[in-house]
Amino acid sequence: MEKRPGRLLLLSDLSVRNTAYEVSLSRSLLTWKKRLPSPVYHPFKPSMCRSVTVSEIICVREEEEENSSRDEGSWRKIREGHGRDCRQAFTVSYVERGRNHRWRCAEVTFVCPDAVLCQRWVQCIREQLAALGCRPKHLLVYINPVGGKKRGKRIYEQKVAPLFARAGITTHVIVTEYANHARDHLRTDAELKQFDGVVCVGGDGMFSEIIHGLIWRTQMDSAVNPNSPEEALQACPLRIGIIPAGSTDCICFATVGANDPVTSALHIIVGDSQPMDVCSVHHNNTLLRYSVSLLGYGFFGDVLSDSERKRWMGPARYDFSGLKMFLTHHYYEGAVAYLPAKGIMGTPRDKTRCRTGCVVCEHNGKVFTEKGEKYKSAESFDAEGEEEWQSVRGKFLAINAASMSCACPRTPKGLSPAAHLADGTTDLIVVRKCSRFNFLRHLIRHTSKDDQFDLGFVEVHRVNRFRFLPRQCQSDSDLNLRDAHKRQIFGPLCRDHPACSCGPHYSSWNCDGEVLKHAAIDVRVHCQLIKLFARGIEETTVFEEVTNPCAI
Ligand SMILES: CCCCCCCCCCCCC/C=C/[C@@H](O)[C@H](COP(=O)(O)O)NC(=O)CCCCC
Ligand SMILES: Nc1ncnc2c1ncn2[C@@H]1O[C@H](COP(=O)(O)OP(=O)(O)O)[C@@H](O)[C@H]1O
Ligand SMILES: [Ca+2]
Repeated sequence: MEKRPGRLLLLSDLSVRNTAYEVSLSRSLLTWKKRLPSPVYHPFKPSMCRSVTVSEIICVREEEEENSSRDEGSWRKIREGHGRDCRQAFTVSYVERGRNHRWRCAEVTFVCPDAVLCQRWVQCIREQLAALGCRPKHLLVYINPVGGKKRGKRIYEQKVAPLFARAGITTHVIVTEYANHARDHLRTDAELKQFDGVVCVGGDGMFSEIIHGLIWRTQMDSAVNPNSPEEALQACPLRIGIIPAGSTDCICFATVGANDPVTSALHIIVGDSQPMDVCSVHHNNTLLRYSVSLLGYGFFGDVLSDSERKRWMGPARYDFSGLKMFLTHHYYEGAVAYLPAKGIMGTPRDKTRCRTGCVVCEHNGKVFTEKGEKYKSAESFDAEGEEEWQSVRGKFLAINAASMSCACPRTPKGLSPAAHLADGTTDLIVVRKCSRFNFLRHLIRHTSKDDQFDLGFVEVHRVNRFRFLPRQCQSDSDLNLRDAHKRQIFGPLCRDHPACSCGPHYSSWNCDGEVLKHAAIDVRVHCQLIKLFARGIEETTVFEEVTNPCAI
């Protein structure tokens, strides 16, 4: 019998797999509790009661006669046995959490005593889903068919498209035909107003294409000059979903906690939203690129350049080139100037991690977006704040900037484990020249619990902005720096090295997996410039509570 008490929208006795359940729906929760013969407390029977938050219901559908056998013979028997209307069962598809942050689409079929009640349930659940407001209805999908193991198209067709269809999401799918196809389409051709989001099927390089297209388009639409490093960029309105189908898939891993296409598709369907910082990389007032994960000069730059020539090896190219570059053991000379982030919560040596609903991101995001940017711009530095800039100079094996943890299967805790997705800062990691043995110790610590920064030759700073200048000949255009303060920091170092042919080694930057040929760069963090269909990595304890609160 149906009841409508207090906060509940519906409360009915329905059956699941031929067993009687008390099923209730509130604005936030769908719960089904097994009816016990006597009200005995069963502390060790959590399966007696299941709940799913309405925000994690994927869809609800009335069972058709021909579909019903797929679920349980029980409801067919009930129908046949009692001669009832065939439309008296409905199926709810919902998110179920598995191990290692993976999500699955689970289903439960409820059999109602009559068709009217069945329709009322279906309608009521649909109304609750429609009221959520954050779910995408129409998506623009770009598939890189050659990324990773070249499985992008198949992954999308087999694992993602059926889920989107089930959730009632319509799509416009473009399989890219050449590098930068997606970027250029987004820049000029795509009718973005039609869509509620963009989906990227590929790796970090493909994601990079998408953000370059979207950020550029947003700046053009808002008359912002992307070539000026001093301009405050306009945040992109469309959310981006990542279906991992690349080689490293670091951005997906660090924002979801797993590289799993189904999990990512479900985060898109439920309409998650995760803001993310973006670094702009400039050289002589020209925009070179944007970066959201790793900007690495030296070791990671060299690994990338070397691996690009070995794309035929697939993802294994990084292991091969990584070993080669470790053995090569090149060091580089230069200077890094940086603006330490001020007035923020958190440091790169924190033990706490950026997780779903991160308070550090919320606090620092407010500092940088609502109250205006707290750090000094290059102009104000000249006039008043010389001491704000710090510098490090000498010989380095690697200079890395991690705007997020850069967690990925190679290093599940990440390049900078305490970095934040949306706090308006990047962690600048400087690895000074050291022995091979010591560098190996540093690298190995990325894969263990030991602190990779707790070594004499490694320093890490949380910054809003930094510049790098390699040691090289003055005639090089990289040294054609106009600002006086830059000459102060870098001048003596460059003068040390006369124009000659015996220069030191030069590396290139690894910018989210794309090679940047310019060594001298000016990097600025733009707080929460883009949004993903993600929610950050969930704390493991949240899983049990949300999935099954009745079990406690
Ligand atoms: C002896 C044990 C050594 C362990 C070293 C662990 C350190 C690995 C850090 C990896 C950081 C990865 C940051 C992400 C970079 C990606 O954007 C980039 C491109 O990805 P994709 O487009 O999907 O191919 N990947 C890389 O640059 C690979 C770096 C691998 C270095 C070994
Ligand atoms: N159709 C295509 N043909 C060739 N290259 C492409 C195509 N579509 C995208 N790309 C490029 O492929 C590169 C690698 O893509 P990505 O999806 O990141 O795979 P991986 O992780 O294996 O590097 C990116 O630089 C992207 O610009
Ligand atoms: Ca950050």
